[in-house]
Amino acid sequence: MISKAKAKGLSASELLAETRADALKQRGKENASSKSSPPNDVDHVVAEIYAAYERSLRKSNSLDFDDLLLFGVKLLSQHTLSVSWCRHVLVDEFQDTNAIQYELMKIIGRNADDCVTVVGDPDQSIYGWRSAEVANLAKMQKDFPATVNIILGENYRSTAGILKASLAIVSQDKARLPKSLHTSHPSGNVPSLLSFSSERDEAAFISVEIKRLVAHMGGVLNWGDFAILLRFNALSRTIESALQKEGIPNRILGGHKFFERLEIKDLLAYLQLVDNPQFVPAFARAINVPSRGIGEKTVAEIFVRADKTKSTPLEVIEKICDGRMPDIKPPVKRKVASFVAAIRSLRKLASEGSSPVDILRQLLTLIAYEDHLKQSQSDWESRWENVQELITFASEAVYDSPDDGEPFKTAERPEDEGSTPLRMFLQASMLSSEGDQQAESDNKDKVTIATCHAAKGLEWPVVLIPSVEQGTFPFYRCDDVEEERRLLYVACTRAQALLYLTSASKRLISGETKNTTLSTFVSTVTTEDPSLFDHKAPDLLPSDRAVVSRVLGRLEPQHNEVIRRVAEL
Ligand SMILES: Nc1ncnc2c1ncn2[C@@H]1O[C@H](COP(=O)(O)OP(=O)(O)OP(=O)(O)O)[C@@H](O)[C@H]1O
Repeated sequence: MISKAKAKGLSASELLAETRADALKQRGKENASSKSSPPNDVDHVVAEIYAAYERSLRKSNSLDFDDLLLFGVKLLSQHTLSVSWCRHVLVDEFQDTNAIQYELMKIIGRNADDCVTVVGDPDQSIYGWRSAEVANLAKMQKDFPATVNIILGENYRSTAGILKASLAIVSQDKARLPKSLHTSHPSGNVPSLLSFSSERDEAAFISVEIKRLVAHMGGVLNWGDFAILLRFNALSRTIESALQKEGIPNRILGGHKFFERLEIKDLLAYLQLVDNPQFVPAFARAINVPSRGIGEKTVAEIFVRADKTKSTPLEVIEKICDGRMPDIKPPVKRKVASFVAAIRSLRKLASEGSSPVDILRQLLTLIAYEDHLKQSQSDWESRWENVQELITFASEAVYDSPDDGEPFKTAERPEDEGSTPLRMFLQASMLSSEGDQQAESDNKDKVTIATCHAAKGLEWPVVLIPSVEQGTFPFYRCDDVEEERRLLYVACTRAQALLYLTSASKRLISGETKNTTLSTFVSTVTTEDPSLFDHKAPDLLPSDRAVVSRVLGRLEPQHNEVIRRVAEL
């Protein structure tokens, strides 16, 4: 809320004045209607916290991200000479600028008012949640009366088929500014709209299809030409695992792979420690998650003692907790008590053969992990979704070995003797996360997994969008359905030659199978015009190969090369 106020350029005192005025108005209305409803205390409290937060920022001589804009505007408006050199201003992605960014543009462009150029597309406005203001497009025309409006109606990126389907989706927004696009590219393959019985079948199809396309395109397409665009991060787990199974190198654009994410590593550290009390890295990670105020010095002391007594750090703190190390100060004993209690309770569950799902759920309760995320991570909702996805993984992992698809049955696998379901789960998670340790610079020949938001402004020859379902598009916790529609439009229009929209009729969510339905963004347009999508994957006939190559400006593959690669596949 503070960030939103800053995005509008409101200082703490202005926000306070605004909320006071609102409260007065509200009270006036209440008196008039003689119905009593409490004044909006939250806004008032936020304004006060805002003021205190600002004081604390200034005290530590710091600016936050929003301040960089606010102070930028303040600085440049007071010191106009500092921008007098500027003759030309160009702003890209203008539809996603907020009020304060607009002010900044106006100030910098003061001496360049004949030469301010903005490029934007209202159909691609997807940052409402970051206080973007589509209204800036209209404001621009008012503030700069000489503005010339140039419509860029030609799309040079996508085939006509992709453009037609994408426009049909975004055009359902009746409040949208009418706009049409054309392309001189050929129609190409009609985009594919495919439905699967589960998210695993969907992910398996995506990986196998990528391999098929690479082979059938005879060297025209490489791994780096594919992007899988997700509505939210947690969807990546099943996809990553399917790609790994097929040996397809992949990368997450601007983020971590599922098993490298902080919340996943935190929880696995606890479970590893339960399974293997000697595993020091897990101990070192888990001991202060959530923060127990156990300082570095104390942790170092625990390690020294473990070394001296030839025991593990976990054994040392168990002894501290049980009062078997009398020279330890009571505060330390208090601090480690909840940790030891949690580990003991989980250990009991594991030794009784409880399912990893139950152990994980118990762990989340014992350490109040959701609260910890809320308190420590601004993007806690997305991280909490990853936690739910880990529960889903746990519900599958005991029955699946990721390497060969064979069941992990203790009796049939002598090497797994003494294995608990928890250990099987941990083994499965290790197998899912290992490998692919190449440097980031080596990203060119990898399939990209990205969120739709992160894909903005980019393009790939082939784009696959999984989970095109209600609850995903529009996202179940979104505020603005129209923005969700535009987001799907942005994702679809990243594709140059081939586009796939897939969905699953059943999806495992937090370990439970839920029925899902196709996104209404797509089902409504297909009802109106069934020719927009094909319900099968493209055949990739020689004529299809020719179109794909032409759209990408690449040479057509040699027939022999196609035959060789397909045979190899
Ligand atoms: N005049 C042109 N002739 C040929 N190709 C072009 C031309 N203009 C752009 N392209 C190509 O079209 C593709 C899209 O261009 P660009 O990324 O600049 O569009 P954009 O409007 O920024 O797209 P978006 O806003 O959807 O991300 C790129 O591959 C670019 O090389």
